[in-house]
Amino acid sequence: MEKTSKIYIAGHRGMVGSAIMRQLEANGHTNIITRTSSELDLRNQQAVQDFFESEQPDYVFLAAAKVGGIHANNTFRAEFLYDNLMIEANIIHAAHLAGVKKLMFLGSSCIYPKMAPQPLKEEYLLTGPLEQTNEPYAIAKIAGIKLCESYRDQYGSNFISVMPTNLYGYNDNYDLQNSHVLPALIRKIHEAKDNGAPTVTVWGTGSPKREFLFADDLAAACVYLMENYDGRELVNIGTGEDVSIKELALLIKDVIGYEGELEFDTTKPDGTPRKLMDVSKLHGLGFKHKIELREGIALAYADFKEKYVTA
Ligand SMILES: NC(=O)C1=CN([C@@H]2O[C@H](COP(=O)(O)OP(=O)(O)OC[C@H]3O[C@@H](n4cnc5c(N)ncnc54)[C@H](OP(=O)(O)O)[C@@H]3O)[C@@H](O)[C@H]2O)C=CC1
Ligand SMILES: C[C@H]1O[C@H](OP(=O)(O)OP(=O)(O)OC[C@H]2O[C@@H](n3cnc4c(=O)[nH]c(N)nc43)[C@H](O)[C@@H]2O)C(O)[C@@H](O)C1=O
Repeated sequence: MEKTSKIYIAGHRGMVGSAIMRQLEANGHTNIITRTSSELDLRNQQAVQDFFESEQPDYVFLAAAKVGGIHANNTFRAEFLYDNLMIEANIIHAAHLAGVKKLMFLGSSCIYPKMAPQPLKEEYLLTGPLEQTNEPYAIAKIAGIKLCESYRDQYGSNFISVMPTNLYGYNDNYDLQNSHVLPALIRKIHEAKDNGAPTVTVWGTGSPKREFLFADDLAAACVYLMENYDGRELVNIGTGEDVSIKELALLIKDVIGYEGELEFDTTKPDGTPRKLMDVSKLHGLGFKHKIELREGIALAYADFKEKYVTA
């Protein structure tokens, strides 16, 4: 990418899109274009085609999606499938029509089979049944990957797909029902400390394991791969290390300084037992994350306090 290349970030106000924007700006890119969802509803095919035809971006980061944690995925099953299929089909097809030089599609570690061997290698895709709570979202993401592969196979389009692990960071969603576990526990534990509550409720058994990557590390990886990777195969993006949900809750308790107890609500689903990424391909390509979990939680907590508690 040249510093003056026209780069469209779809989803620039989200946690990932905003981190990609910071990374590109830090690298000196000066021609970044964006639209909010109210300016351009990416589910609208004609609007997306008109936008690509008039703007003619050189590069596209596809970080717009309907996103949420285990409860949101399981509850809004229709929107997680429909919105995500429409957004990615519209953007990828319009990028093809407009002759975009390169596009990056963001998948997710939840697209791998629920009981796949660990760590998850890229080639395990489509080798077994999916986790039930996020099957619609995973099916949509798999369709996005297949769109990128198919436009590459048929038209030679340089469309690449990356698979981020569970993410957290600045501009995360702290909704108690619809967020992911890490921001949800930051908020719950912060509020319990503030209110002097003796316990905090953690969903599920606490035994599932998850890998967490700070969104700015993901953004750095995305920009790095946009500049250095042109392959057809997926690339996992993660840290290669995971913790149980109980260990995560204890770590967040420690960072926040809360001394109450954890209670586990086993009426809530655990989801996939484990989804640890094999990141050997990413490391082989020359990229490694920088921010470790405790440091990242402290950064996210400071952001939470500034934006949500103060507001
Ligand atoms: N968060 C995570 O743990 C993980 C995320 N990912 C992937 O990373 C990407 C970004 O996720 P994240 O940043 O967390 O999500 P966010 O919810 O923070 O941001 C999503 C963005 O998508 C935009 N968007 C959603 N629907 C539409 C629409 N109909 N039209 C236009 N824009 C729309 C929103 O725009 P606006 O703000 O303008 O409304 C928003 O900025 C997604 O592809 C997601 O699947 C992958 C693995 C894990
Ligand atoms: C990124 C990824 O995110 C989703 O998958 P997930 O990893 O299962 O998501 P999660 O972060 O919401 O939960 C992780 C674990 O944590 C437990 N848990 C405890 N207490 C809370 C809690 O308070 N909130 C939430 N949300 N979970 C909690 C929860 O029960 C589960 O065992 C996707 O749907 C999927 O589509 C996707 O891409």
